[in-house]
Amino acid sequence: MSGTDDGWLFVGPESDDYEPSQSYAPGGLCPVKLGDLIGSGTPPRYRIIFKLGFGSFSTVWLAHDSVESRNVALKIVQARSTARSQEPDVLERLRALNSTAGQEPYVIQLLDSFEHTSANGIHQVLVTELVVPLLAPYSRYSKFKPQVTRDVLRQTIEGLAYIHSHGVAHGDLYPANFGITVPEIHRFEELAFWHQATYPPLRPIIPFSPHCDPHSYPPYLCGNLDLCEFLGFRAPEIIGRPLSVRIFDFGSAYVVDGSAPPQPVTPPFYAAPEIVFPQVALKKEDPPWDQRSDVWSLGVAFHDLVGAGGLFPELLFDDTELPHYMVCICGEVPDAWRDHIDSQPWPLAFSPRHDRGVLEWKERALRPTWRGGPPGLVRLMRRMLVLDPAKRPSAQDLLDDPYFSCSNGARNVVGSVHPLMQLPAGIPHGEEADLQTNRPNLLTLD
Ligand SMILES: Nc1ncnc2c1ncn2[C@@H]1O[C@H](COP(=O)(O)OP(=O)(O)OP(=O)(O)O)[C@@H](O)[C@H]1O
Repeated sequence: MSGTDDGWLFVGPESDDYEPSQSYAPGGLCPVKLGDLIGSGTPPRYRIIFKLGFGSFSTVWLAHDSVESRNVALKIVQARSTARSQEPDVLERLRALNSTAGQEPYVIQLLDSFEHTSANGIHQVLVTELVVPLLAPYSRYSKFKPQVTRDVLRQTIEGLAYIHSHGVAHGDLYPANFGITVPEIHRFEELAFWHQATYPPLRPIIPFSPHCDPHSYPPYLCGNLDLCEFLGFRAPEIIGRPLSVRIFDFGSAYVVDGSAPPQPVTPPFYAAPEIVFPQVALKKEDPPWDQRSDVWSLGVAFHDLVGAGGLFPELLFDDTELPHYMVCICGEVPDAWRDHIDSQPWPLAFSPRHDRGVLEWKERALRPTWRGGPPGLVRLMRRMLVLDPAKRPSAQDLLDDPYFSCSNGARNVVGSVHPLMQLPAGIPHGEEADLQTNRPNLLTLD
């Protein structure tokens, strides 16, 4: 199949695996070819093997480090973001060298960093450990056992406490930014990765404009390597063994030192109320946020990490309904929110006709994991999902939570209502709601 993409001709299947061609322009992404050598030394130290992914600001590559004989990830930041990126400083702060000896930080480790010049400008290059996305082995091979889930959640909180103890707020904690390390990855050579690819994932790109500098774009785009699939075939012994979590993507992180935080970029469903409410109700684009906002995001991400899917069902809500949904989860309407909440129609998904369907669906999703899981998980999430950031415990406080010290299989799911739902008094649900199907606005608290 072929098509056009904003002034570019491409040949290949439609896929989310490819960065947009128009990002290759002055100030944009670094044009990279497989086999390129970059970094210091002669010949340069890192050989590009495959693409791992891309984000809003970068492409990320699997590369071989010829000095240490290991495989690493190279995050190559687009030129216009390089000067203002705090990511190298933040990662430098979080290097395990600065932590208590022997303590695993559960945070991606920076191995090297340098600048690389291309036709598009100067690019920051961050060399880090390779990680496999945490949810990939979960969905691919088996559901985590309750004990594994508990261990994974504890590691994410320990990682967050580590980040916060170094004065950093992450700002983009959602499931895609949790990974696991797999030391076996270092034993594979370049050809092994290519033998695994089931189709040639290279897509030629051709610009229509005669003014396009041929040095500013690569001859082809490269699809993403699925490391989880690769390891499943090549190192099946890793499946089912204890996981070691890494929190990564510090592209939006900042050092909390009294200066204004960067504009929040957390996906809306994971963003804390102190971000969502000003954005949705007050149309304020850059509300302040800090470490406490990370605790909320992690609480929401737990819902995904225990295998229950998103806490906020994306198909049923748009962002403007998030404050109502947060009120449902937390069971209170803050005074500052009351005018907004009362002035908006209650989201359709929560009308008496629909709430039961949503909640029962969610309970079904939770049942396999939470019914058999250790007690206290819902209680732990409730501690994290508190509307007022001042009342939210720190990540360090959460490490003492009883959930992490109990192991029997008590039930966590109560009744037919989602265990996190605490509808404020006055909001009917279940049978009571069915009796009141004509009530226009369910959240009239009087
Ligand atoms: N260390 C790593 N090991 C393996 N894959 C990685 C690694 N770092 C990043 N990736 C892959 O590259 C993708 C993009 O990385 P990242 O999210 O850090 O980039 P970004 O430009 O900051 O994106 P975002 O838009 O999320 O801010 C990730 O989703 C992941 O699939």
